[in-house]
Amino acid sequence: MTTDTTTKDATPGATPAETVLDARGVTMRFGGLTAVRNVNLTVNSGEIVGLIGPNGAGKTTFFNCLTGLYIPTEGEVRYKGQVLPPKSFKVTAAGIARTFQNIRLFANMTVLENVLVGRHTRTKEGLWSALLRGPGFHKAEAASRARAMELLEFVGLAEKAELLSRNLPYGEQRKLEIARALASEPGLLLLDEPTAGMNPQETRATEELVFAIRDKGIAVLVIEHDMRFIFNLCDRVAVLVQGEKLVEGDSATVQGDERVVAAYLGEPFEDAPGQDEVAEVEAAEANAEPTKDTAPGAPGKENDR
Ligand SMILES: Nc1ncnc2c1ncn2[C@@H]1O[C@H](COP(=O)(O)OP(=O)(O)OP(=O)(O)O)[C@@H](O)[C@H]1O
Repeated sequence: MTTDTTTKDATPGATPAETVLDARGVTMRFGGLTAVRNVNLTVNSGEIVGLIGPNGAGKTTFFNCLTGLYIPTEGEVRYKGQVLPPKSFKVTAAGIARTFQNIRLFANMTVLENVLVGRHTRTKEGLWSALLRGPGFHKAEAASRARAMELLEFVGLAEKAELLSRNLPYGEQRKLEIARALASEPGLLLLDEPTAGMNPQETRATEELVFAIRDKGIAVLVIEHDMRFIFNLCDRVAVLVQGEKLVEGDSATVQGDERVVAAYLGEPFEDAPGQDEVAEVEAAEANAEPTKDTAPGAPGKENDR
């Protein structure tokens, strides 16, 4: 496997892994269609796990079962040993955050406000406190803003805090979604196609961002169709085909599995980037102007949802 990233290996002497996510026998039926069938999957602390498979394989449905959007027809999902309640906000409060395949930002709110919305499960100030706006409220609000700015700094959007989110270019909207998810202080982050629509340079930056998130002690489960991204990034990869887990293993095992090649990859995966792609990334990096604000009116394709 080819990767220039040095952060993939776990830190020597790190504390033993804890099972963060434990999904057992998860099945989801929609009428006569079984979208997910008897899937077991664990994610341990310190891990980045990939979930791949053809279109319609059940990946997003499985994510929805993990996050309380769907109540699985059968099976159980535990987070750090506790069975998760079947409500999204309770799952978020328990410690699982996610991003969506189709960007779901508040288009007419600023970048900072979008992150502040993500903090609501972690703020203790209630309705009365907010209405009365006493000293407790102002202190909590200042702390929330400081944390939100820290997260924007972390994803590289601090300078754009006051822009409307709809005025960010597509790749930055995806980063903002990640910052908003991190605002709930999760122990596990689920990313649904985080590089969809990105150019190779943005994809590479996202790879680095996911490593940095893992290095902060947050486990990551990621759905993605970009196989170079997945095989560079993940400690373990599970392959779903027609709702069932076909194979699970490290990148080399999955890439070399004939069933995965037949059902999904189509041909053995070539992990060395092609010359054209290397040239494209290098040219983009050479021309990058990090401080220049991007043109407004280039929103993500579905940011108004
Ligand atoms: N709410 C729903 N009601 C009925 N069928 C659904 C529903 N959600 C998903 N499905 C079906 O379940 C199957 C799995 O869909 P899902 O979106 O989970 O696949 P996926 O692996 O995420 O695909 P993609 O890679 O294209 O996003 C598909 O046949 C889909 O049409």
